[in-house]
Amino acid sequence: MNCILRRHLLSLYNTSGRLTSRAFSDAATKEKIDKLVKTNKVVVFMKGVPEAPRCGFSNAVVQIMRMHAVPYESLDVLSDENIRQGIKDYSNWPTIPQVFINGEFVGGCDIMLQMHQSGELVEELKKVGIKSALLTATEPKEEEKK
Ligand SMILES: N[C@@H](CCC(=O)N[C@@H](CS)C(=O)NCC(=O)O)C(=O)O
Repeated sequence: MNCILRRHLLSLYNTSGRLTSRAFSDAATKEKIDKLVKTNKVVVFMKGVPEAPRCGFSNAVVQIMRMHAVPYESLDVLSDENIRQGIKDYSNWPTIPQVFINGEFVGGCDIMLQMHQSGELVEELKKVGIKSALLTATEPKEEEKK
């Protein structure tokens, strides 16, 4: 076999091999993400963990969640390169953090901050049966109602 033909066949093999394994890996990652966002009311894809965020943007989202006392599932994208890329493909959003509510992508840090400041986050949480702690904090106490 001549050298050029051999190199060509080798590159074809490598390309198809890469495509096959990448397609498999993407399908598995997509399924994992899909399951996670559909079985939890709130999911935060972040860098680091809520107790120790490894990026200021992720930390800001954690602080917002904490203020509202939102129970959520989190996933550290730094521990899984497939998820780090996979979540960007899944939501068509280029950065981390990413917040999902009721299976829907809601936004990253800037959007969450905006929703927190406008009161929209309280409303979105209410829609999925989560009562924000900020709402409770501003409600008049029983004795004040009398
Ligand atoms: N403006 C963005 C800030 C987030 C951001 O810029 N994230 C960067 C740095 S942490 C990122 O995810 N880069 C791609 C990557 O690290 O995979 C937001 O609102 O969430």
